[in-house]
Amino acid sequence: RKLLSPSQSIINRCIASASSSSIKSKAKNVSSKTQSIIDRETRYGAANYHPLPVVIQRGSGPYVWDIDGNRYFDFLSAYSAVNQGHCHPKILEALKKQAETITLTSRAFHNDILGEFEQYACELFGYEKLLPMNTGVEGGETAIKLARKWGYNVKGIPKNKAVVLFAENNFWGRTLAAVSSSTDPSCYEGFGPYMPNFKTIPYNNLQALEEACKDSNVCAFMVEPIQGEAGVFVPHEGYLSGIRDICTKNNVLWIGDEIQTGLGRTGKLLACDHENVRPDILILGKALAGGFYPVSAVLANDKLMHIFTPGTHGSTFGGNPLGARLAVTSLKVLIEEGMVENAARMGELLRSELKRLPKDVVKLVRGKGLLNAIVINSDYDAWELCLHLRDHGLLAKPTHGDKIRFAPPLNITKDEVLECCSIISKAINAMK
Ligand SMILES: Cc1ncc(COP(=O)(O)O)c(CNc2cccc(C(=O)O)c2)c1O
Repeated sequence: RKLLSPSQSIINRCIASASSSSIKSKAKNVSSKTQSIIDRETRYGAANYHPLPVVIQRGSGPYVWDIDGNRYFDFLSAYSAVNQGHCHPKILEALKKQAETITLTSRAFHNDILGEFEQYACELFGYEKLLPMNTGVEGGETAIKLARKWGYNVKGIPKNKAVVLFAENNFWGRTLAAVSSSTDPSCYEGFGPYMPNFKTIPYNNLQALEEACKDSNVCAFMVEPIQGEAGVFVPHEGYLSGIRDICTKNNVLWIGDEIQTGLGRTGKLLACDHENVRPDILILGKALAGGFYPVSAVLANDKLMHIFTPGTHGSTFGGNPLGARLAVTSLKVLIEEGMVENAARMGELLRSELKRLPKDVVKLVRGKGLLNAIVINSDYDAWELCLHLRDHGLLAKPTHGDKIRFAPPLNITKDEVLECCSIISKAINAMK
């Protein structure tokens, strides 16, 4: 490398700092403390997110506090990864105890909690086997590997010909396989070449599924019971049972991605419970460890899960004692504290209140349980409304432009829901 003269390197540093300051986002209405933290992230952090200008420092239950001590209702719940509320005391206690005992053994050896997690989850969700992973997208990758291998070994699909179906507007993560199934250019553009034999069909369209399943090389259909990232699209009543029937009839595996809709979020333990059906392969993640630790899981019955033999799949942290302990505790807290039933009741209340908001601003309200979204009239800007919500004490973020998701922790109370609806109303008036 050519050594730069001292003056040239100083000039380069000035240019570099000037350019980074030129991209400093001078947010409105933020303290100097907040701005300096945002500026440091802008200077040193990859710009793969565009966060709302607020710096959170503490959380408890449905609340978070920023670095200036302002309190907010968290209406995003970390994209449904904090269903049990922030820093739930029972899960925190389990974390402390396990963390000072042992955290990671690898799967080269057994540990004393994984089996308890597997049994508790299998019995709770009604499956015979569980494969533990870490992130949601790893759960999706695991499910697709399982389905493809089943396609070859059991359905008799010719080698490397297996087709996996996905719904348009799906979102199941950021790996190359996940973006290969995406219909959103911001997810896949520039990351090719893509995974072969991934095919998308319209969401909430049983005829399209029936038609696509006529291809004998189709091994699976992976779909969210409610499309979260797409903007909380709730399919028509009968869609889930229709998927079940069509997949069974065509010997196609149904992979149910309940990473965002599962664990009580929609007012039932699983969103599939609204139609009393079960996918062949169930994927869980996000709130599975209460927002304390990444734990995901793939559940299926023996005849399917036996396809994974030693050495055919795994992960360094998958099934570690800390994650397993947190997952068992988080599931028990969810059930024992009645959070699923509360999500159903509070979701009804929230939507009834949201439907009373000014129709010239909120043109649509949709959701199930505590997975909801409002669609903003194009005369107004969803981002600006989220800034006003922030200034009035509630944090939410737009998804795909004009939709704002409202997904608080599942243990939110009636009074807190009503307080939040009052905040939303005031923020809309402030925006107008
Ligand atoms: C339905 C669904 N399936 C899979 C994933 C992937 O989970 P992991 O992120 O743990 O790999 C999701 C993720 N959901 C989600 C929602 C919003 C933002 C982001 C983000 O990547 O910033 C992710 C999801 O919503």
